[in-house]
Amino acid sequence: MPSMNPELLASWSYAQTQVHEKEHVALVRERSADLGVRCIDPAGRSMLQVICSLRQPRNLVEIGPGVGVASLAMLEVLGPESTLTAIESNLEHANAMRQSLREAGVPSAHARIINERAENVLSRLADHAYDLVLIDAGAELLLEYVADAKRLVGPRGVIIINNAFDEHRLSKPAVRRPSTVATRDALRLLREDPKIQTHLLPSEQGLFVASVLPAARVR
Ligand SMILES: C[S@@+](CC[C@H](N)C(=O)[O-])C[C@H]1O[C@@H](n2cnc3c(N)ncnc32)[C@H](O)[C@@H]1O
Repeated sequence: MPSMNPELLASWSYAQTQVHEKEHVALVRERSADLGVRCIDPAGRSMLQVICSLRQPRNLVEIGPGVGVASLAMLEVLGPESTLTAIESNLEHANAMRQSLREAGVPSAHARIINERAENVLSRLADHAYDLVLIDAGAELLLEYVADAKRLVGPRGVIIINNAFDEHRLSKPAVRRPSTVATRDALRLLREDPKIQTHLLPSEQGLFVASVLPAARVR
């Protein structure tokens, strides 16, 4: 296992700076900051776009979209046949996200914002009807969200958890905060599933990617 020597740290930092965001992204980031919403970091956003451009998911669910930095990143690289269902509990954030989508010219038919708590909505969404579920809504209910996400995605579906480092507490075994324990348990639930291939990508916040294998390829 590599230790974090200065050269490795320099290479990691260099990789984080190789992402160049356009001006419209900065505006949505500013809107998030004004409302005190932590949004996905630039490397995580960029990885999300690569995953979406490779997989081209048609039906997406986002749990905790905030003001829409990650939502717009995904929609930007997807065709008009893709539809996002975004579940946001905070009305102010949901309204700010609506504004971000309007400004980006996203037709309302391509993004449905549900202003409710995700735990009250997910059970109403159909099994195996989605290709990608992105989770970034705090860790306390993460295990519940992951269990729902596994039910929602079909074969070859993708489940992504942002802030998987739990503010850099994940790697510290002595930390037993509820959010850290929930994150560890949720990542383990996905990692130990023989039908799922996973990887924890080292963006700034940690982007955990889980891909459901085709039926014949169970590990
Ligand atoms: C960290 S922000 C998400 C940022 C977003 N991924 C981005 O890149 O812009 C988390 C969001 O989850 C929302 N949230 C928290 N608990 C929630 C819940 N139980 N159901 C739905 N949304 C929730 C918060 O209101 C907040 O807007």
